[in-house]
Amino acid sequence: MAEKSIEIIGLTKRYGEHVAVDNLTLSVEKGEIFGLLGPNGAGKSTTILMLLGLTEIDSGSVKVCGIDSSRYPLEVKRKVGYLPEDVGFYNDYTGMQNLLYVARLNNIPMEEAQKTALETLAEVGLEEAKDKKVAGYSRGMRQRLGLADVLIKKPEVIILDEPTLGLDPEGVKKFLQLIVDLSRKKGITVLFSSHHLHQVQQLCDRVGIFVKGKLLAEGKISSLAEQLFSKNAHTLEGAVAETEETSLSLKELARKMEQMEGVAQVEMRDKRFVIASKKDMSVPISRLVVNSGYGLHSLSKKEYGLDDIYHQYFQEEKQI
Ligand SMILES: Nc1ncnc2c1ncn2[C@@H]1O[C@H](COP(=O)(O)OP(=O)(O)OP(=O)(O)O)[C@@H](O)[C@H]1O
Repeated sequence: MAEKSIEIIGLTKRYGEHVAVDNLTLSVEKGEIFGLLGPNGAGKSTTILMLLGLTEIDSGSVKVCGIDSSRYPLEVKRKVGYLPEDVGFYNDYTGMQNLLYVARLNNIPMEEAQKTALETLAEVGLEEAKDKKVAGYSRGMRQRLGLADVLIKKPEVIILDEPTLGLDPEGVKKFLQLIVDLSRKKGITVLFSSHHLHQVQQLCDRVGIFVKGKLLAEGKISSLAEQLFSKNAHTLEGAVAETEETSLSLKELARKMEQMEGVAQVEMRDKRFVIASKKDMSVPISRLVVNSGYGLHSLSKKEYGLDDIYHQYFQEEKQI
């Protein structure tokens, strides 16, 4: 069995009456890039705090690299690099000086720190800007310096919480590519928390859809729509026209459609219908329409995809 870098079992966190994380079970394999995808307030940051051992858990267990985060937070901190939305730097220091400061905090010997800082700055594309004061860095450069900050500790796991906030589309693309490259090159496990479906789609091997503290679906992006809309995964839209042979009223036709096995819901408005069903009903529905003496003006099948997930759960943020 593949080695697990993150293992969460039945994790629950309450703030008073409010359940912020509700019985979450999730695991991420070593070297995998996992997307924790959910709208604002879903409980992503709370989950991350528990992973880092920075907030108490109410029940369940959480392990990072096999270490219990709630009991041994300092040991976990040594293995994990955490990049929050906005990293605080000393603006009057250069990129290099900021990194050396972090190295010192992490007890990395000075000589090694110099060497590693230079290597890390090159890895994140800040080699040329290393002696520039951070005050003059763009938002994208600050985020890359944040990544360098995380990498200098040589972590086994990186946790990124909405790291692309405020970056322009090109900056986002470059930043995400950098994460993929680093993860693949160094075998680092990545947990990427975001409410941007399209970013997660670009970056992650596997994704968990997290809404109101609960994991609704988990797997490869391609299988998520199927899991989320599995009850009524098929929608048929069509229009009928009365002919001389019409034997049923529209209301009766709609009732007959509803009675067909597999059909969950029928909406008939004027001569247009929308049918939600568990399986593809296009053939039996068209047969019923024709046998009832109606003409079938149009019939189209709709399959749920990523855009539907986006509209159902994340539409409040229209950023791509
Ligand atoms: N310290 C706290 N005290 C009380 N409630 C909190 C606290 N922290 C978070 N919450 C609540 O818990 C829920 C989950 O919040 P959390 O910040 O984990 O969500 P999120 O998915 O990270 O969203 P966002 O991206 O907006 O930060 C929210 O309803 C939030 O209001």
